[in-house]
Amino acid sequence: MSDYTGKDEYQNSFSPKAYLESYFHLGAGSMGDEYLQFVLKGLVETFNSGKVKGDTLIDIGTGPTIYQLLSACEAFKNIIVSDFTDKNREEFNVWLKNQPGAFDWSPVVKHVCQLEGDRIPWQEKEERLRKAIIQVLKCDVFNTNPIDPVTIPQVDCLLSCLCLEGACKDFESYITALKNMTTLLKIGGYLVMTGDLGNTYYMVGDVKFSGLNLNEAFLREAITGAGYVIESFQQSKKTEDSVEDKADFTAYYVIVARKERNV
Ligand SMILES: C[S@@+](CC[C@H](N)C(=O)[O-])C[C@H]1O[C@@H](n2cnc3c(N)ncnc32)[C@H](O)[C@@H]1O
Repeated sequence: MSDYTGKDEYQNSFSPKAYLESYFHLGAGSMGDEYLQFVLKGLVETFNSGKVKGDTLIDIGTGPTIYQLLSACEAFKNIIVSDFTDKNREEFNVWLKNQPGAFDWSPVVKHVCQLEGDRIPWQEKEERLRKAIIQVLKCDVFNTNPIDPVTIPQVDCLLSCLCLEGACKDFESYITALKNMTTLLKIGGYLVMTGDLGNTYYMVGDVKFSGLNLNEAFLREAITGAGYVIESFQQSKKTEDSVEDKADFTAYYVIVARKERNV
């Protein structure tokens, strides 16, 4: 793909604030509503199932977002987040340190609390997540050890949302990046991935980022080939067109897979 946006474009042109403003206002009738509602439900089910749990979870390509971690912190004591760009890690740290100017996640946090049966007040949920986060690391999925120069014991869960379809140029590099990430996970541990299908671009403010056009058959083959057994593959077709000009995805997915072997 000639208009592939690689690492330099992410580092120089990906605005965390524009990304958050465009996609994460739950209730604004945008992608936020469709993608978020579907994915949050899938993550609540996954992390409250009692099966996907343990000591440590790492999120790969966290960006400036926390939605993907809100249920994970119920199932994992320690959470490591990671992203390629300095600005995304800075924006994440603004939320983590509860500094002025942090994005207002309260509609999303309240929604997750509701889905979880209102067991705790939403303010407590955000604090619980903050306490669980033990590291914010630089990460590059194209390195054999994506968090190089840091090394950690293999973790119990690998989470990644909307990352590889943005980061990878083609199917070959997707497979390589997935295998690189997978070295961080224990055998028997879980991969939880969410993202979109059929997407070729997405807008962050005025800047166009390329998307790798994924389909179910490819994802199943790539994940199985990286040493996993797929336990569930949920998808939902896009139903509204309010973000037609911001991205061209056709469906969303939530995948849960167990690492069975080293590849
Ligand atoms: C569409 S955003 C997704 C952010 C967040 N996970 C979410 O669900 O909204 C894609 C993320 O992938 C990150 N990324 C791009 N290239 C990467 C690479 N080579 N290694 C790790 N992350 C990368 C970007 O910095 C960005 O945060």
